[in-house]
Amino acid sequence: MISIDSTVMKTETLDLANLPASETALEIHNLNLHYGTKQALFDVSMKIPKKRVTAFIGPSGCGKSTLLRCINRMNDLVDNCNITGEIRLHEQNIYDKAVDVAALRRSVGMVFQRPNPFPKSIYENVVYGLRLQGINNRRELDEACERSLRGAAIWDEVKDRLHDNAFGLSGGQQQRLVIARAIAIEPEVLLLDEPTSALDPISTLTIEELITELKAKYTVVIVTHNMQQAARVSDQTAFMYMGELVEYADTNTIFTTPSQRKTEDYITGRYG
Ligand SMILES: Nc1ncnc2c1ncn2[C@@H]1O[C@H](COP(=O)(O)OP(=O)(O)OP(=O)(O)O)[C@@H](O)[C@H]1O
Repeated sequence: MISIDSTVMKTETLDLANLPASETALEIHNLNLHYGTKQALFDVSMKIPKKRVTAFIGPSGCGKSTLLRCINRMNDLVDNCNITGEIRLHEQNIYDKAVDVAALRRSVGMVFQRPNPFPKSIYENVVYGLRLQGINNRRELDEACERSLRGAAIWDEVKDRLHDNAFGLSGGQQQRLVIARAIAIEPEVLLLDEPTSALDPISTLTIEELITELKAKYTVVIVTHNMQQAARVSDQTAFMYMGELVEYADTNTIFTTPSQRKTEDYITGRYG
């Protein structure tokens, strides 16, 4: 079994199946997804609690990233991708025809595996989304820039070189800059798709500490290959296998007393 540091056991256990609406950020209902004829998600249902960290774990190809990408409709960009079921954010199905996808993606930000700053200054990277919204007031942008860089735990490292190109930062700094860019527009949900897999161990630790801080303000959903990382940063964990959600519970439960044999086999390293 994965050993869990007692310091991460910080939030009380939730009854995830009966989570009240006031504590639910997202509700996924009977979600099925096909890429062409290949089914990648099978009838996934779960409630993701507000202002906590939820991890999706499972072996390669089990559908973790696919499920994550459904939450801000990134799969809309994939040809032949067919989705049925619902994902409810504020009681509204994000797949309803009436939903403004650009607005959805402002509420549900995403950070990818490889840091992807734009070829611009640090400052312009952070305020990019605000400028897209038509905000050009210097004071407003300056304040948002500082607030976001502080929120992403990188302000002290970059405050004297805000107008330098973002490509001059290390990989770990670039990833925190990308997180600053994502939180500058004040989303509710942050989706992190293996955010540390391209980083060294020290940068990984810094990002993990940051993730723990982010949940004070945001609902965080993270896909990770790394079970120790899921154990360290998440409050609840969803174990997926071959497109199915096998088990979803508090992280402590998943890693110490899973109810499903498949979960136990995975976390004890029998496959994956
Ligand atoms: N754009 C796509 N077109 C067709 N099939 C896809 C596409 N994206 C993913 N798949 C397939 O869907 C299944 C789930 O993939 P997904 O990337 O969601 O898994 P994953 O659990 O995130 O894997 P990994 O841990 O390796 O990133 C896999 O069989 C994959 O090959």
